[in-house]
Amino acid sequence: LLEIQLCPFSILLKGLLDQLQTKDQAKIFTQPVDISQVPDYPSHIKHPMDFSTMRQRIDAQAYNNFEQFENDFNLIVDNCMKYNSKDTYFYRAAVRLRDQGGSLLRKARRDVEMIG
Ligand SMILES: CCOC(=O)c1ccc2c(c1)NC(=O)[C@@H](C)N2
Repeated sequence: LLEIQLCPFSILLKGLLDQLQTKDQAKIFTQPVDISQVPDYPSHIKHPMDFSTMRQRIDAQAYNNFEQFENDFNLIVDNCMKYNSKDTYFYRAAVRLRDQGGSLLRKARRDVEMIG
């Protein structure tokens, strides 16, 4: 437990983010959706989120608890499943990210609870 106490919360979140990004092989969640490529995106999605923004938030110590980190991850998935129709590659990639990411998040939540 000593190494967990020495290992700040943000280092734990960075490790988790790295693991979650391995589930985005196509790198469609790595950066904000490019408005020049997808001009109508902002009219549909009011709270865009992506992994690079989450990384910035970790560095800014903007996550005060695990819940806030998990909420941003869920935003990535939910935005994608709202904007893209069910028969698209994007939609299916979001479902896979949700499912594969879910087990990583559950394990990380237990580790965070261990910190106390
Ligand atoms: C080269 C064109 O790029 C896109 O159209 C595009 C690129 C990335 C995207 C996306 C669209 N839509 C999305 O919902 C999120 C998941 N990512």
